[in-house]
Amino acid sequence: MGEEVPEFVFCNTENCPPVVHDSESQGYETLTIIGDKVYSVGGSESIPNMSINIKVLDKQTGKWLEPIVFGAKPVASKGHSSILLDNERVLILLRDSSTYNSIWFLEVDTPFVKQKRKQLGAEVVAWSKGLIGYGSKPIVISGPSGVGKGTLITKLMTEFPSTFGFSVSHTTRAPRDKEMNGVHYHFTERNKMEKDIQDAKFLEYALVHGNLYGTSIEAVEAVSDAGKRCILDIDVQGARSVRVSPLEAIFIFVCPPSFEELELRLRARGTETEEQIQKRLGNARAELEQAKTPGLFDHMLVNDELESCYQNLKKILVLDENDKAPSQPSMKSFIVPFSHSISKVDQKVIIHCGTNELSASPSTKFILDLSSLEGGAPGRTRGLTLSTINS
Ligand SMILES: Nc1nc2c(ncn2[C@@H]2O[C@H](COP(=O)(O)OP(=O)(O)O)[C@@H](O)[C@H]2O)c(=O)[nH]1
Ligand SMILES: Nc1ncnc2c1ncn2[C@@H]1O[C@H](COP(=O)(O)OP(=O)(O)O)[C@@H](O)[C@H]1O
Repeated sequence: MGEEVPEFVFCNTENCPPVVHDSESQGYETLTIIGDKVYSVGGSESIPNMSINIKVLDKQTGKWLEPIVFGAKPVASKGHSSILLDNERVLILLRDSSTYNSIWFLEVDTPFVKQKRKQLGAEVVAWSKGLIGYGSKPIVISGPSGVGKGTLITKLMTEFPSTFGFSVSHTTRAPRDKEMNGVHYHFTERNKMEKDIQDAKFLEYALVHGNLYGTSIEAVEAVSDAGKRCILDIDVQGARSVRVSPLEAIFIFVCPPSFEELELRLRARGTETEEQIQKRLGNARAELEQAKTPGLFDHMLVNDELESCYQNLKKILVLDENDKAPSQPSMKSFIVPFSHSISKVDQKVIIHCGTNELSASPSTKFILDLSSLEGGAPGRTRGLTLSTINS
């Protein structure tokens, strides 16, 4: 798979300040040297919706390789600039894009990348989109089948439609009457889901009641992209996986008032066969036991009388009337200027605006503070702050 060194090369290494490609050409590329490797990040405006392409030069063999790329990829825009942050990641700023889409991290040696490289025995990189601020924490709701998780979540989303969004899981189980593909679940084939698991598209997955269930990274990100707080309805195994993932969430376990009441609700719902009910009741005992694991759940909520349980849920989530108003993503509006250059001082990246911009005066500098980053691939990199200096 070796190739010639690409023709359009814009040097961007530790010793060489980043240079923004400013030609009329529709192809652009930056190079970043890290140890024995050179990472080429390139794109083209002329092909609509094309993702930015990554190649890696192994300096020892002199060969260009195409790495396996994890994470949602940025779509090529009108160019980008890049700067090496540390030996783990490169910051990529897309030109002429809004804040929400402009800040990306190319992870080349983070723990996630190392793990995948080891698993696959191949060159691996991962994309993670950068977010200003932290957003509100997602909510993981677990509990035995029939306890009322779905009922509580529906009440919450009906009362606060602009605050909450549901993470639509994938499952290999058959749809129930009235369940809609893409709304309640993404109903999928086992082979397809196993392939997607291999391709690291899932934040977590588990075998539950004999079927595969999983939360795709895309499902969670679609909710935060819509500026909403994500609700995950997942089993205890899934909650465990999310606990150790980069997604910082609030974990709530819903308990039945008694085992007998749980059985009554499950039967009254009338969606399962007798065999399935027996399996779910068996698993319920195990889940109730596992939920006691110290440090796994932040809150235990007994769903006895529905309305009072719902009020308690809202107290946990600290909701008031203001949450009923449509919420906007807490993004500062900022367009990475077409002409700019970037430099780095400690954990701060300084974006120096060019002289031909309408959006910012030539003396404007934006400071992107990366000192409190959280998360990263697989998923968003949160906790960035952005400020402006007018001199
Ligand atoms: N780990 C994991 N569990 C899930 C996911 N989606 C749903 N579940 C759990 O799978 C179990 C079965 O869900 P479902 O078939 O809808 O039945 P129900 O709980 O009886 O309504 C429940 O405990 C869900 O919380 C997922 O993406 N990951
Ligand atoms: N507090 C409650 N009291 C009585 N029935 C309830 C209560 N909460 C939920 N239910 C009913 O129990 C059944 C199971 O609830 P559901 O939300 O489907 O559970 P889960 O999503 O946890 O499997 C449904 O028929 C629902 O209407």
